[in-house]
Amino acid sequence: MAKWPGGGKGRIDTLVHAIEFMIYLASQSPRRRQLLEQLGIVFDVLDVDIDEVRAEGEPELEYVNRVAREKAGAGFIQVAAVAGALVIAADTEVVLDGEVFGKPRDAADAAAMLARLGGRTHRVVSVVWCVGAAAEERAVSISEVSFAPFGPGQIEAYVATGEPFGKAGAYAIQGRAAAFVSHLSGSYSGVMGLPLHETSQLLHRFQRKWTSNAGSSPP
Ligand SMILES: Cc1cn([C@H]2C[C@H](O)[C@@H](COP(=O)(O)OP(=O)(O)OP(=O)(O)O)O2)c(=O)[nH]c1=O
Repeated sequence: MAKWPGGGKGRIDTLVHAIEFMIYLASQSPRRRQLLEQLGIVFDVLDVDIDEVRAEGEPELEYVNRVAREKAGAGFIQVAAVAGALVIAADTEVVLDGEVFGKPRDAADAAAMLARLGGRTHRVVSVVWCVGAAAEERAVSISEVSFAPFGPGQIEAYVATGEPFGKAGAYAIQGRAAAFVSHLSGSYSGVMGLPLHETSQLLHRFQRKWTSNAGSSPP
């Protein structure tokens, strides 16, 4: 197998046999790191910081897609000189009644989001982008999550744990909020921030596209 500069880092040879890519995850999310590791992928992490502001009238899915693409693009700029560089980035948002719930600003905002989610079904949209010099591909995961109604004091107690902060929709399905979820249809890992089945399929599609665009060697 060919070696590329910085070789040893970021190989996905368990998934992609013909080409050795340098894999980077453009994310500050510890959940995304943990999930990508679960696929057995070796990667380096890039720090990217994108403004997550939905334009007026911007459809929910287009917004999530745009932000994920901007994160991947910002990551790729950092490693564009690396042969075979492949940058993965994602965005996850909670959607209810046409509103996009990002991360809560403070405790009051977290409590307000949770109050809206209680006793109802919302969607969690995750979009993943894979960007390289010779190809780019994306995957979309949309899950439906139903919350049981909250009992008295339950929201305040949950917010006081600190778990809602830094999480879209002010909850973590992988944490104590698991107790609120009465039904999930879709991708558990997608709700957590990186849909693993879709990401694995995405890497295969990316490899095929790269091969048809650039041949079997990274440029
Ligand atoms: C709904 C939900 C979200 N989340 C997290 C995943 C994401 O980290 C976060 C959504 O915010 P994002 O903007 O998608 O990601 P991020 O800012 O945390 O990280 P990045 O650097 O990759 O942009 O919410 C959970 O951990 N569990 C959940 O159940």
